[in-house]
Formats: sequence, C-alpha cells, structure tokens
Amino acid sequence: MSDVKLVNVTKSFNNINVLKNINLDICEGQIISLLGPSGCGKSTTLKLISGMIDIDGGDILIDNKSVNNIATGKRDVGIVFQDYLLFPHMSVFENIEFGLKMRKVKKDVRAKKVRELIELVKLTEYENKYPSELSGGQKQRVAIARTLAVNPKILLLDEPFSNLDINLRNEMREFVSDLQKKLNITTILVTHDKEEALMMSDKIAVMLDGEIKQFDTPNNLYERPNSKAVANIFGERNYINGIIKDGKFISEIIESECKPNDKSGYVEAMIPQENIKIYPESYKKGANGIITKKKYAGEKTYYYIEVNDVVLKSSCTSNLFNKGDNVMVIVESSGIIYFNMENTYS
Ligand SMILES: Nc1ncnc2c1ncn2[C@@H]1O[C@H](COP(=O)(O)OP(=O)(O)OP(=O)(O)O)[C@@H](O)[C@H]1O
Repeated sequence: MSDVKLVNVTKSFNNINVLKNINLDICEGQIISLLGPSGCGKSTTLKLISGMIDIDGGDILIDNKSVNNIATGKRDVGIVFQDYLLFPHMSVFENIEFGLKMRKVKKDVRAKKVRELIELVKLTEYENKYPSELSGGQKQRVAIARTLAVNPKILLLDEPFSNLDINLRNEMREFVSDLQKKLNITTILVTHDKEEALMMSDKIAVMLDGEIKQFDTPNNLYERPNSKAVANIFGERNYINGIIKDGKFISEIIESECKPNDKSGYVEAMIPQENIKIYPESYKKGANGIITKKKYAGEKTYYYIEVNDVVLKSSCTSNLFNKGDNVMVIVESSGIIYFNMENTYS
C-alpha cells in the first residue's frame, strides 16, 4: 500500500526551478533514500513532505490524502536533522519528553513512553545527562527518540549521520536500519553517500538537477542503471566505445562476450573497475598494458593502466603491481552494461 506519494511536485526559489516534476511512490514500512549530489533538491523534497515549506505545484499524499494544505504539526511526520537540534538546557529525558508535554499528554503516560524510548535507543544510563555530556552518536539517538515520541507515521531523516566519524556512522546506520525494521515505520532518508543509500534502503531515488532520474532497488540501480548519469553516482567506471556484433563486444582495446539480450550496434560499454583484471606479463593472455598510476587504499588497490593509449581504471585486492610494470589486462564480461550511442540502456 502506498504511504507517501508525490505527484508532479514542483518548487522554485527566486524563479529557479529547484524541483521539476517529482514523482515518488513509497510503500508502507519501506525505507527509501533520496540520493544525489549537493544542491540537487533532496532536502527541499524532504521539507515539502514535512510541510516546512510550501509546494508550488503538484500533490503530496500521505495515506492517500493530499496534505498540501495541512500544517507541519498535523501531517504525522517526524524529522531528524544532521545537527540534532537538541535543547541544550534539557536532559535526555526532558528532550524526549518535550513533544509529549506540548501535546499535553499526562505526566505518568509521558514518563512511561519516554522510558520505553530511552530503552529502545539504548540510553538507559544517560537519561539525566545533558546534550553537552553526550557523544555524537548518543545525541543522534536522543534526536531520533524525541522524534519517535509523538508516534509519527512517517520518519524523515536529513543526512542524519554526516556529522559522525566513520566508525560511529556505520554503527548508527545499522542501529537506525534495525530500529526502522523493528518499528516498521515508513522512512525517507536524505543522503549524498552512495554506500549508505545502498546499505540502508529498500529503494533509492537518484536525484540530479531537481529530477528523479531512477527510482529502483539498490541492486537494480547498481547493476542496471538507466543512464550514465545514474551509473556515475554509484562509482567511477570505465567507458569504452565499440560495437556489438555476433554476440561479442569488440573495441580497439578489448573484446568480450555479451549476454543474449544485448542488442547489436554501436555502443558505449560501461565496465566496473573490478572487472579489469591485471596479470603479470608472463601470463600472455589479454591486452598488453602499462601501469601508469597506483593508489593503495588498504582493502583495495587502484591502478591506472594504459592500453593502446586508453587509460583503464582497475580496483583489485592485489597490491603486487607497481607503476611502470608491463602487465596483461583481461576484462571480465559479467557486469558490463552497454549504452547505445543515444545513452539509453540497451
Ligand atoms: N530557502 C531557499 N531559498 C533559496 N534557495 C534555496 C532555498 N532552499 C534551497 N535552495 C536552493 O535549492 C537548491 C536545492 O537545495 P537543497 O537543499 O534541496 O539541496 P540538497 O540536494 O539537499 O543539497 P545538500 O546535499 O547540499 O544539502 C539549491 O540550489 C539551494 O541553493
């Protein structure tokens, strides 16, 4: 069942179209991400759904009812921002209690609900502490508990982990994912981090320049992006021009087998970096190349390899090769996507 629906939503600031015809259909209990570069309109979309700013055109439906003319407080949505916005002079308990107090919920009911939430976000020993005494992750959990206190139907998360260091970020991603599944609360996450979106979402809306370019599952987006623009969001790939003929992709530098449904004709092959395999020169199979650059990154090493004047980028677990080495390059055909010359998925 559709829980949140955006139909032809538009928004301009100072006569600039920031959102151009946004359509989204989010099912109950799902977590979806709005993913895209800075300025593409992610936060504006979230603010429109929450009612913090007004829509120019189109419709926003929550539970199949238009909320265009309904005030933020009555939309049944809770929003968590990256900078938490906790009240500094209130304890953890009081911060979480705040929304319930505003709604004039009785004191004993309030206390029970706050304690339940404190337990849910694993802050039992911290209820009397003040925000200044908490770590970033703990503050984030208070912010989430405070938002959940008033039982919103929809949870909106605006870059909630971007202020946390990498270890804490991973821990909080897992914590929020588990919590979302446990509560089965429809959630919209704004992020510019592809890994975060891939790891946490049932579906991802890839946004560019105020438009949704593809709304799909993480797997489909990664493996079957509908355009180069979407593909590039999910990492740097190699692009090679060539032709598909008799079930084979042929280019000046490589040849590889195609899948039966890859159409014949002139194409641009998008090759993931992990598909470019490097072997010692003595291997004598594949294309001759020379390593022109090496970037060691712990679990992976990135190599730039020049093959017939074209630079291919490869990521692999082996750290054996060095700049200047002559190597053999083999391209693994699985995972290659072919765009016809009009840039659409073939
Ligand atoms: N209140 C406003 N007044 C004028 N322009 C605005 C306003 N809010 C947003 N914008 C503009 O709208 C565009 C989209 O902004 P938005 O905050 O939605 O982007 P975003 O994708 O969330 O970016 P980021 O990842 O940097 O937060 C930007 O060009 C921004 O400058």
